[in-house]
Amino acid sequence: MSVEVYYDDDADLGLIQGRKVAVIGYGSQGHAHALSLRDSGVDVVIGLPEGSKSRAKAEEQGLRVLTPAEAAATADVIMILAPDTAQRSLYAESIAPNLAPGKALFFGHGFNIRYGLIKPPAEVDVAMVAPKGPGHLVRRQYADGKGVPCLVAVEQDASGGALALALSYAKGIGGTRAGVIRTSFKEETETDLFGEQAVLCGGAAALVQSGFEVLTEAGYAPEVAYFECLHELKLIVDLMYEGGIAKMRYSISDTAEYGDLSRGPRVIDGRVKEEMRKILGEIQSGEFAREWVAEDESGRPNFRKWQAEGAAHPIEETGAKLRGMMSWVDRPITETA
Ligand SMILES: NC(=O)C1=CN([C@@H]2O[C@H](COP(=O)(O)OP(=O)(O)OC[C@H]3O[C@@H](n4cnc5c(N)ncnc54)[C@H](OP(=O)(O)O)[C@@H]3O)[C@@H](O)[C@H]2O)C=CC1
Ligand SMILES: CC[C@](O)(C(C)=O)C(=O)O
Ligand SMILES: [Mg+2]
Ligand SMILES: [Mg+2]
Repeated sequence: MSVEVYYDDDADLGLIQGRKVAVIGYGSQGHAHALSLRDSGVDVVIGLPEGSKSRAKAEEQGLRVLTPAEAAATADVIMILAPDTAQRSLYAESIAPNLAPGKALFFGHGFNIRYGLIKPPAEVDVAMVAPKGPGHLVRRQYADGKGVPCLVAVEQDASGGALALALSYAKGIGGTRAGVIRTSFKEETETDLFGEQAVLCGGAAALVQSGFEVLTEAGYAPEVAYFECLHELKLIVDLMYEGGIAKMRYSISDTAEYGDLSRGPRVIDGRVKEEMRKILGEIQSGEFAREWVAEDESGRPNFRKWQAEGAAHPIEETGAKLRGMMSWVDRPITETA
């Protein structure tokens, strides 16, 4: 292995149990971190603005909720799990005034540090614990006695104990059960953005929609196209997840495997790979970050338009009808406790 990987035996849960942790934000990641830390015996408080719709949920789940400034003032480890675009002003208004030597500032993603939107003072530890999976899965895995692998990184080690504290936090959310890989804020941010844009979310969604469109425009039934282009994707990805692309190819028919080997590279060809390199360049140069921050500051006009177009795509209506017939799709991943 070219990377350092840490497991349960490499982390001392007592370190985080001895601190007061403020989790700022109670969305996908925030609820998973807060509930799992609490269940690991950590003193947790939630920081949310007065009008936040997440307040009631956190309180219902037995957590103490303060404003972000109050939570940051009372805690010695502050984990920022608000949306990336909200973090810069949240930090300036509520967190920076409440930092003091000996405190630690934690992140679940490196965006604001990597692009210089947040510049913490030198006297505090700055570290990252970034689960490599959606927050609802982080919580479900923890509750099932398992964990989602995490990345850990240290940007500033004022105390000399930042890595040990970050590993302790990762243990508190189940990460060291699965394995925690050491990285940097730069590497985590750039690879995370690339993965979600080019492959996991952007690439996969566009591939599925295009395949569905080609079949339905050619006159095939939308229901059949949905099964072929979306539904079965999970079954294929599950095989890749268990044993790599090799296991998927072992399990499918020879006919499918020949089609995969001979046609796949025609779909994802040199032009697509060149576009992927361009996307990576925009991430590395900061162009994507500047564009996204400007889009957010101007009220997200493109984001909202593209969201609406995606929601109106015919594949969604077909999928909603078909999933109603699938009794086995009965435990949505967003349902956690
Ligand atoms: N989603 C995921 O699975 C992953 C996310 N991450 C990272 O985790 C961080 C959080 O993302 P995610 O969990 O998706 O966020 P969500 O959008 O799911 O939740 C954000 C939470 O922050 C609250 N919030 C909004 N504005 C503020 C503010 N100004 N001050 C305090 N709280 C605020 C929201 O409250 P309200 O309900 O009122 O809007 C909500 O509770 C990001 O850095 C992201 O990149 C990393 C790995 C995976
Ligand atoms: C893949 C999307 C992600 O990077 C994640 C769940 O890890 C995110 O930012 O939500
Ligand atoms: Mg990610
Ligand atoms: Mg991400």
